[in-house]
Amino acid sequence: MTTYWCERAWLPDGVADAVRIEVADGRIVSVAANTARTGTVLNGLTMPGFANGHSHAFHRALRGRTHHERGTFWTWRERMYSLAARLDPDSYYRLARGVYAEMVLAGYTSVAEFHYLHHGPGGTPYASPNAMGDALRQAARDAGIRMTLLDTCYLAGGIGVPPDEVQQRFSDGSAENWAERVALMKEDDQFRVGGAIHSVRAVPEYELPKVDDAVPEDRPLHIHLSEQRAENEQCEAAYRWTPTGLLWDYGVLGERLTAVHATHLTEQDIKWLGDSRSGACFCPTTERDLGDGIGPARSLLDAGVRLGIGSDSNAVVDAFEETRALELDDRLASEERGRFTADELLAAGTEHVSAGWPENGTIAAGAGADLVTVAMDTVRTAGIEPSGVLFAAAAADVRTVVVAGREVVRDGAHVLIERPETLLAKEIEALWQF
Ligand SMILES: N=CN[C@@H](CCC(=O)O)C(=O)O
Repeated sequence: MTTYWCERAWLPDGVADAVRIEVADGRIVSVAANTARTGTVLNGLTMPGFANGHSHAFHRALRGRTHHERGTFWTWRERMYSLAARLDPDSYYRLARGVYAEMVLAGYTSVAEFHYLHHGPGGTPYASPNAMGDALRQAARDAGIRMTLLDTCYLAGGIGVPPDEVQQRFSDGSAENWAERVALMKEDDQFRVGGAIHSVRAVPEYELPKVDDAVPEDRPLHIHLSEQRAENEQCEAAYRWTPTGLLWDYGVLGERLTAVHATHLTEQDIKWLGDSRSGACFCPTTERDLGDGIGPARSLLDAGVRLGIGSDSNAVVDAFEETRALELDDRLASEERGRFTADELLAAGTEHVSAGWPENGTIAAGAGADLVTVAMDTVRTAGIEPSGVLFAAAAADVRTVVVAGREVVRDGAHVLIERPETLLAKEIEALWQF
């Protein structure tokens, strides 16, 4: 049994003082407030670990390298493809280890990795068919973050368009082949396997239910949905449905489905997503970076949708920035303040259901022991009310991170990986060298 004593902790009923948290076998056993100091002391404010509901680890190598030409989402995608073409299982492992270390340092304790770079050049399978997924699993394990690998079905370059040269690396040829390969992956205590449909552009309509059926009921299924208006236009031209409508028509919406981005939605789309109790994962820092637009976060929550956040392209890895952007972007769109309560924002930042760890996301007996302690005496946090932390703190204010009862970040430094920044610099420079 390990005992943590928190100067302050954000519990389900609000922020409490002098909180003792007892942990055994990676889970929280008991929580009590107003206790005497004992065990490992966590000064500052302790919160549940953040859930990163959407990541493409390799995009991290694009950070700070896409600003020379103005371009569009689609020209950015060309550069992203040129990066994808350079990776192999060894280089992907090394890069991803640094990326996941950055995530843990920022307070994320689980990541849902939306993984579609499956095969070698020209689409040739690796001798071990899940070599790329295994590289990600190992990188997450070595960085100490929980992972749900959302193995992604990607079969087409657009509606009715065959995959191009790079996209062949993403494609298994059919949903059946995709499902056979995914079934070979084995889970462990920190690693789960879910599924994803890349988008209604990349999976033909008749394959949608096959992907849905192949993913076990208790594992998440994600899809990129209506991030760009062009997707809606192409979908409506081909199928006479919005992307959300197409999913509704094929029975793919539901509690285990998470719509990533969900930016350009109709009132009816919002109703379908809400009525089906689907999730929506907003990735505001990437959506800004790519010029996607501002999705209807408040309306989705009001309709009954589970709201979460993701770092997506990892142009920014900062759970505080991602979470407060739900409110701040909604203020810009609505011209109103106070769109979300602090508790609603915390719930979105720690939404582990979509990330594949539904037992986590709260500091309460029975939950996984994922804790993040934020310093309240930095230049950013000094003088704030504890419940205002999501509006004031940054990733740099994270001092301690505990994942499944194990300390992975101590005094703001990663315990398992020395200087992840050196690792990232070396790998990213090597990738862009040829
Ligand atoms: N944020 C967007 N990510 C997408 C972009 C490509 C696409 O939608 O076709 C991705 O990585 O797959």
